[in-house]
Amino acid sequence: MTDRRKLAAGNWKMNGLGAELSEIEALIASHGAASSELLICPPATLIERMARVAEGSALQIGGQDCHAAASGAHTGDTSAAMLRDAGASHVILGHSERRAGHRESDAAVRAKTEAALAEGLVAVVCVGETLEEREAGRTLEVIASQLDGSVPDAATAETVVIAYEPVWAIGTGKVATTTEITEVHDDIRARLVARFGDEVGNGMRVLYGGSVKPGNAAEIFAVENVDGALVGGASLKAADFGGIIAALDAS
Ligand SMILES: O=C[C@H](O)COP(=O)(O)O
Repeated sequence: MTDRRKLAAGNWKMNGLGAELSEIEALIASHGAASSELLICPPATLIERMARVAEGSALQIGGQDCHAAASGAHTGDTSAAMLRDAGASHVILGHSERRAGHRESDAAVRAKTEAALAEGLVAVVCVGETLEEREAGRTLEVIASQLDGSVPDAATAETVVIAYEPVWAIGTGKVATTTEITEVHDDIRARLVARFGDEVGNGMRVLYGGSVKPGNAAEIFAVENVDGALVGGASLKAADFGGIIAALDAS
């Protein structure tokens, strides 16, 4: 089996003011020596300050979105180069909240991912089905089409991370069962291997996201093709995210 480094990624979404930088200081102090890779994606307004706080530590900082264009007349948007310039090493792309709230298509997510890779950022590309799609028995078909449409051919094991986030499990407290997670993660792994070959397909990390908490993390991380988590609410507090990191380190 390919040795994939586990990744604990936090997505602060539209939460966080300067005062919350103390949570990052606490996280670095308590879990800076974790064996898992650590990433926090704060709102764009905090990237530069957070990157300064994290400088010299194992904690990496990422953005939550970027524009596909390098620069230009796109009011309110942020380019991959700007994220990099502010100190980000990663960017989340195609989160379901952007797919739904900003009508981002797979093609748009793919273009953004290509822009991120061109700037040397690691792209965390999100996929996931709605409750309606799951109940219609379309989960694997939806994930396959999102993967095909959103992940560029240039993806490598080092430059792209996939995050499986069932939309119905995000912020709801409803976690997918380990059987459901296993089915989707195994399918994603098989599709990555079929498309990118053994080395890249087996080397790419696949995270689970959706109501991951310290109390359910160990069970989720015991699933074979789960290489870490993309955590929303529980990443806002160092104590909670630290509990998830500890569970990932122990898995
Ligand atoms: O990006 C993170 C996910 O949307 C999960 O959010 P959550 O942990 O608050 O459910």
